[in-house]
Amino acid sequence: MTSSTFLNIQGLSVGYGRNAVLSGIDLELGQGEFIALLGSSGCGKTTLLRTLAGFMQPSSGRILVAGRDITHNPPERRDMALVFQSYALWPHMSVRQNVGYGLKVRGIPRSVIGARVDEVLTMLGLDGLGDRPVTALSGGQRQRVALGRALAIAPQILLLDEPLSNLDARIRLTVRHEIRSLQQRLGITAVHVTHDREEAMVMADRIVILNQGRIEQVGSPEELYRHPASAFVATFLGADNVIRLHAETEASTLFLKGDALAGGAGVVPRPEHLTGYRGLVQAHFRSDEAEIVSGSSNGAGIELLGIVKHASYPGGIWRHAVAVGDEEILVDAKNSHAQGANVRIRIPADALFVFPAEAATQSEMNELQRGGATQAAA
Ligand SMILES: Nc1ncnc2c1ncn2[C@@H]1O[C@H](COP(=O)(O)OP(=O)(O)OP(=O)(O)O)[C@@H](O)[C@H]1O
Repeated sequence: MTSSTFLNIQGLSVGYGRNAVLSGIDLELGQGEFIALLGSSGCGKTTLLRTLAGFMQPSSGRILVAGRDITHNPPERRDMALVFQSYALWPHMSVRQNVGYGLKVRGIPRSVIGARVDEVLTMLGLDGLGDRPVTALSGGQRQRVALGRALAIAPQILLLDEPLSNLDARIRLTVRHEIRSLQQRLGITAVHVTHDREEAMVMADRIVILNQGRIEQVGSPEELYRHPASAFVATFLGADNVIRLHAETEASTLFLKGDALAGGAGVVPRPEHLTGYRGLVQAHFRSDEAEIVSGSSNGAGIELLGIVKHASYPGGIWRHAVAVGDEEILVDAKNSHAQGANVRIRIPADALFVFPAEAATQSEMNELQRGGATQAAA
C-alpha cells in the first residue's frame, strides 16, 4: 500500500451462495481519484460496488479506507454513498425531503438539515424545485436529486452504479460532466460502474477493466486505449478488427506472415509481452486507424489485401466491410470504395495490437502440423 492510498481493496472474493463472482480483486485508489469499473454484462461490476457499500460480504479479502479495516462495518458506518441507475428516490417525498433523508436518519437537527439541503440544491442547480414531488421531475432532474441525496451526507466515497444509463443521450452528456466536475470540486473519491466505454474514458482518472470477475487491466484511459494488455481489453476498447497471422520474433522485431498480408509478410516492432514468442497470433486494430491506400507506403506497419464487400455512410466517413482472406474487417475512409474493389489496407505499427491467438482453427492446426510455426498459443 502506498502512502497516498485511500481506498484499498485487498484480495476480495465475493459470490452468491456457491457461485463465485469476484476472485482476488486487488485495487488501490488515491483520495479524490475517480475510477470507472468497465466490463461486459455480468462480469461483477455491481457486485463489487455493493460489496464496497456493505450490502454484500466478501468470502475473503479486506476493504480498508484511510488504513481502517471496514470490511465488516454496516453500510451506514462506511462513509460511502451509493447512487443507483434507477434513482431509487422516495416517490411520496419532495425533492427537499429526498435530499435531506440521509441526514434525517442520522439524527441531524432540522435547522442544520435545512441549510445543508439548500446548499446541495444550489450546487446541483435544483434551486426552486425543492418543494416539487420527485414524481414531477424529468429523468435528468431525478438523477440530480439522487446525487444530491448522496452528497448531502458529505461521504468520503461516492459509489455510482450506472447513474446515467436511464437518461437520454444528450442529458447524459450534461449530467456526466456535472458529476465529474462536482466530484473534482469536492475532492470525493469515486467508483463509477458503467458498461459505456466512452463514458468511462471521458470521466475517469483510471479505468479498471473487469472480465469474468477478475481485473484484466488498470490504467489511465489513454494507457488502456494505446497499450491494451490483452486481446480482451483491445476488443473492449474498440480494436475489434482481428486478423490471425503467424509470428516469429527476433530481438525487438516481430515478423508476421500470412496470406492476408501484402507480399505475404510484415514487420513491426515486437511488443514486450511477445518476447521470444513463435506461433499463431491475433492482430487487433480499430477501423478508424486503418487506411485504404493506393500503393505501398513507408513507415512501420503492415498492409493487408482485401475485397470490399459493402460500404455505408454513418456520417463524416465511409465505413467499408472488407473481406481479408476468411475474415471480415471494417475500415473507415474519407471516400467510398466500390463493392468488389480490390483494396490495400495499411495499419500503422502503433495502431496494431498483437496477442497470442486464443485458439487455433482446424486449418491453422493443419498448417502447424505441416511445419508452419511450432508453438500454438495457449
Ligand atoms: N442476487 C443474485 N443471486 C445470484 N447471482 C447473482 C445475483 N446478482 C447477480 N448475480 C450474478 O452475478 C454475476 C455478476 O453480476 P453483477 O450484477 O455484479 O454484474 P454486472 O457486471 O454489474 O452486470 P451488468 O452490467 O449487467 O449490470 C452475474 O452472473 C449475475 O447473474
